[in-house]
Amino acid sequence: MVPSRRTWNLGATPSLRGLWRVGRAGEPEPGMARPAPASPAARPFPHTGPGRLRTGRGRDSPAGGDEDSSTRSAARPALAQCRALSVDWASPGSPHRLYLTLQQALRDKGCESKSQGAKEEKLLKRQAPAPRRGREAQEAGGTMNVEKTGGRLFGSGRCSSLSGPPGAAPVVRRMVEAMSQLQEEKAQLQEELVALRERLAVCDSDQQATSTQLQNQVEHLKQKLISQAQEVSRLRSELGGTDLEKHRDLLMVENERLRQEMRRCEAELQELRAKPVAPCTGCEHSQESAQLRDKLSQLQLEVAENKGLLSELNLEVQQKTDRLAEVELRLKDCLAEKAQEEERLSRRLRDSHETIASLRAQSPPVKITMYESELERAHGQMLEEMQSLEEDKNRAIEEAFARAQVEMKAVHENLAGVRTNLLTLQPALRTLTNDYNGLKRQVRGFPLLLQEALKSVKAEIGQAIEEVNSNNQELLRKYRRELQLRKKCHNELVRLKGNIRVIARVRPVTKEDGEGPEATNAVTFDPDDDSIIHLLHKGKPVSFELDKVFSPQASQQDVFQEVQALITSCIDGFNVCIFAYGQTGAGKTYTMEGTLENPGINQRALQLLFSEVQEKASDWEYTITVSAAEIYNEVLRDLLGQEPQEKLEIRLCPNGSGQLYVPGLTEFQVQSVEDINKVFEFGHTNRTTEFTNLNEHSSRSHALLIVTVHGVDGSTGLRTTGKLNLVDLAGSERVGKSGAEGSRLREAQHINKSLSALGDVIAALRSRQGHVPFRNSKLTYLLQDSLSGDSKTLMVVQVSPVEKNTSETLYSLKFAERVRSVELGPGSRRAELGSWSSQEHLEWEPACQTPQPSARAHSAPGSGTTSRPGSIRRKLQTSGKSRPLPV
Ligand SMILES: Nc1ncnc2c1ncn2[C@@H]1O[C@H](COP(=O)(O)OP(=O)(O)OP(=O)(O)O)[C@@H](O)[C@H]1O
Repeated sequence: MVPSRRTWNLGATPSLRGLWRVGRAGEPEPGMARPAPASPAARPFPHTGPGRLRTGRGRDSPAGGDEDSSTRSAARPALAQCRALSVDWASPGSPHRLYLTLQQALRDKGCESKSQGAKEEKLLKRQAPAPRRGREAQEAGGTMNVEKTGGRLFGSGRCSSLSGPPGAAPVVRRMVEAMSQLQEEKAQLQEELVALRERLAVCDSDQQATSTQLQNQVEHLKQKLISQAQEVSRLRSELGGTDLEKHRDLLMVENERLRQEMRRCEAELQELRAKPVAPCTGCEHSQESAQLRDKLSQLQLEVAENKGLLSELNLEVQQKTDRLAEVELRLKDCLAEKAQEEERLSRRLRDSHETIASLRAQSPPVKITMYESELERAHGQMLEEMQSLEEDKNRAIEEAFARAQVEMKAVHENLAGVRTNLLTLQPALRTLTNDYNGLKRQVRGFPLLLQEALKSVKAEIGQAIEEVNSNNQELLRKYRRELQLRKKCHNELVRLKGNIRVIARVRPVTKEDGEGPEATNAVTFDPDDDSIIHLLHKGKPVSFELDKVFSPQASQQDVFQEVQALITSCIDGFNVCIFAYGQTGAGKTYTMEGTLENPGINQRALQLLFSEVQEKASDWEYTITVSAAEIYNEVLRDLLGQEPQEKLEIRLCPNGSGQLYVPGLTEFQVQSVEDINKVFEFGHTNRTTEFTNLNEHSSRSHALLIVTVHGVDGSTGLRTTGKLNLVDLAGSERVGKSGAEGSRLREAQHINKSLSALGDVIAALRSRQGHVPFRNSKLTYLLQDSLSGDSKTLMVVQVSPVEKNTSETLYSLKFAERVRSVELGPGSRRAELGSWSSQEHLEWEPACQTPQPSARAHSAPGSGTTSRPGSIRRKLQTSGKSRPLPV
């Protein structure tokens, strides 16, 4: 793989690491100049090779004298040092090592100067033998010596030619010798100076060459650094290592710093080169040497500093190298693993190929071809599917993109709208925030306020409850007082109106009345006074005044309104009796029971009771019970009992209250009008099974509907009981006068007796007699508690309007007027009562005792009967069906 190869190339790429390794271990990197071998002769050192030094020296003294050899021997260690340091020429600090070498050489030269002094001393010491040699030379030919020295001031021949006095000659000779010596020395020094200049020139050239080489090396290093940086960036991209990046940066910084150092060294070299070489005099030379020494020592110090820096850099680079080596190792490991994996996979591939080959060899070629074709087909299908899937995907992407764009547009629009709203809402929000903060403050204080409010409210409520309690007590007291007052007022009203009120109702002319003169209307009314009725009897008009007179046009409701107050007083605990009185067919049953469509007093009274009870249900609890009975021939029967034929007796309550009760009389508790209807149906069924001619029977019996209302006041515990007796009396016609006989006569006698007893009781009650003859008939005895005391009685006198019934009408109206006149005033009442009682009694008595045959025909049952559903006294013709018993 390419990365791994790159990684392997890393080690082969020339690097700073390789350079420094060369500098340390002397092992060259490929492509680099090999360092000088251990042998100086074999080491190719182009700049400061020993050959050049030797050559320079050899020019002065080719044969190599002692001084030359000593100089060579003194410069050799410096040269060796240079050679030893030459391995560092690759490093940026190498020029300083050259100066070090030169300094050493100069130091050696200093030694040579010292040795020169020693030579002078030697020369001085050799002064003694010198004259001897002079003498020898003089003896051997001193002129030759002078010639030999030539133009020299201190030539030995000259000295030998000077001959002075015997005392001064040796001194002069010595001086001459010394001068010649000095001249020689001077010449030598001049030679040496020239040599030094040459050496300096050589050094300059060497330095130039070194500088060039250094520049080349710097360039090389730059290239290496660039490649290294590229390598590091590549490594960083491969390894993602941040550390490598840091190392690269550090290396670049160091590189820059070294470059600067190099530039500085180059400048210094230039400076050295530019410095002019002064004329060589003794003093100037020494001064120059001293300056050179200072400069060199300064350079040495800098070189030492640079060395330290280089060692530090060396260490850092070594660390980085180690890290790179680690990375390389890891990469190697990875590569090795990858190679192993490849090897393993290739092995598997080979195995698979072998297996396929073996399988091919085993299976028939046809099958393989089939498989292959199948595989190709499947592959083609798969490609097609993939292509179609790709198309679908692209399509879906495009659609989604379009949708997304549309949605994005909408979202942007919404966003704009929202922004606008936001802008408009911001002030509102601020206001709301302020409000909210205000509310928060209020809410914080709310519990305290609430507690206080609750406390005050509790106190107020307690106070209010106390006030309400006291008010309730006061109201209750007032209510009781008002109740009593109302009762008192009612009693007073009843007293003023009369405990017994009498009203008349004239029925309309019916088909049953027939036609002709007998069926003509004989009753008229006063249009200005509804209590007056006029009857045309045998051609003479007779007028009667009653409490109220209802014409044939009066409705059931009109009549009921007149009796409504009495029924309401029953709820208040009064006993009430409402009688319907009149001859047969005058409309008694119609007024009391009515029809299904147009119910009479009974139904309406019960409806009123139920509605009143419901109205008072919040305060009062009422129980309404009903009983139905009839009195026929002074026999009391229970119309709601299981045994209608059973004769019932009226008895005093055993509790000593003086109240009467009928043992065995059935009572039904009713809660609705429907219950009442069921009760009536049941009673009617009893009557139809008992009597073959119900119409006749009903006309000859008193039918009583007894409604008892028990009430309990929930607040006061007051208990009331009121009894409402609704009585449909038997026909009042004077059967005795019509000559009835047998059972009809007996019926008439019982009817007359009971009606006479009713008149007696009423007369006794109104005249406040001590004895009221209730027991004279079953009817009055049964109604005793409803006729006495504060009880109220209403008698509805039913009148037939036709001519043929005027006699019975006259009789009924006379009876009604007399009953009513009893209560008009105590005085008159008593007087009239006495008159009425005696006359009527007298009139009735003979009738009872000697019934007239004509009466039988007059009281023929069944005349004028019509259908009255829901009636206890319902006529046979209208009661075609029987209903289930009330539950
Ligand atoms: N106010 C009235 N309006 C219309 N029809 C009436 C009225 N009063 C009575 N009638 C009719 O007159 C006829 C006789 O009435 P009803 O049977 O009530 O008389 P009665 O006095 O009850 O007779 P009985 O003594 O035989 O029971 C019935 O057909 C009845 O419908």
